[in-house]
Amino acid sequence: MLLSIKDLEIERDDKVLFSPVSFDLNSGDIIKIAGENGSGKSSLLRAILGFLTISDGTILYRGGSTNRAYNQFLKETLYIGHNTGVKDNLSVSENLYLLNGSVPKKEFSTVVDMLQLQEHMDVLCRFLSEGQKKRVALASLWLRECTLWILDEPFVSLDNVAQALIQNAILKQVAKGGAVVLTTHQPLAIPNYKEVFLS
Ligand SMILES: Nc1ncnc2c1ncn2[C@@H]1O[C@H](COP(=O)(O)OP(=O)(O)OP(=O)(O)O)[C@@H](O)[C@H]1O
Repeated sequence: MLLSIKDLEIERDDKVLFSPVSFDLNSGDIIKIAGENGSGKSSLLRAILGFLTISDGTILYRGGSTNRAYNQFLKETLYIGHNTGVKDNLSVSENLYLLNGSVPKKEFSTVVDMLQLQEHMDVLCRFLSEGQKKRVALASLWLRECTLWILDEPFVSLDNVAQALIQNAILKQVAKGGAVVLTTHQPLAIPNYKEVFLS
């Protein structure tokens, strides 16, 4: 078992966000967290990552508390949230290196070409469109090796071509034994995913 969530509750401003939620995530699994605007999907992802305190329940990673082996958990986890981490005052290439560290040049250029960022490598990210910025952040899906992907609205701002690339990347991630938890308001063109609905 990679991730096990049991009877999890979160409060914000003294308000319980959703009924207790439980799910297990194994190697090869995709879980879509669904629910209305404000139901707590992003909060749940942030709680899994340890960025938000939970009010009840347990979160186990590989059978142990994420707190106890937090560094290992973060090392094995790729999180791309609403705030993508892309720095506006750095160029596309600087952001790619900052977000992904020392990746061989050939792999970088393959991903840069695929995401059509090649013309923008020296451009400061503040001059990019939202979709182009999102592409910079999502390059990590190909450049970093992480077992667990936690993706908050990965398809927002992307055109159909980029959305298809992300769906393929998710399928490859689970085919090689990884796992994915994501939120999205749109239907997923991916077979065999499980849905957890927050209410
Ligand atoms: N930083 C914050 N401080 C206090 N409350 C917050 C904060 N961020 C979000 N909330 C509240 O927590 C609740 C859940 O928000 P969250 O962003 O987790 O929902 P969501 O399901 O991801 O929504 P959406 O579908 O609109 O992205 C909302 O009522 C929101 O007002």
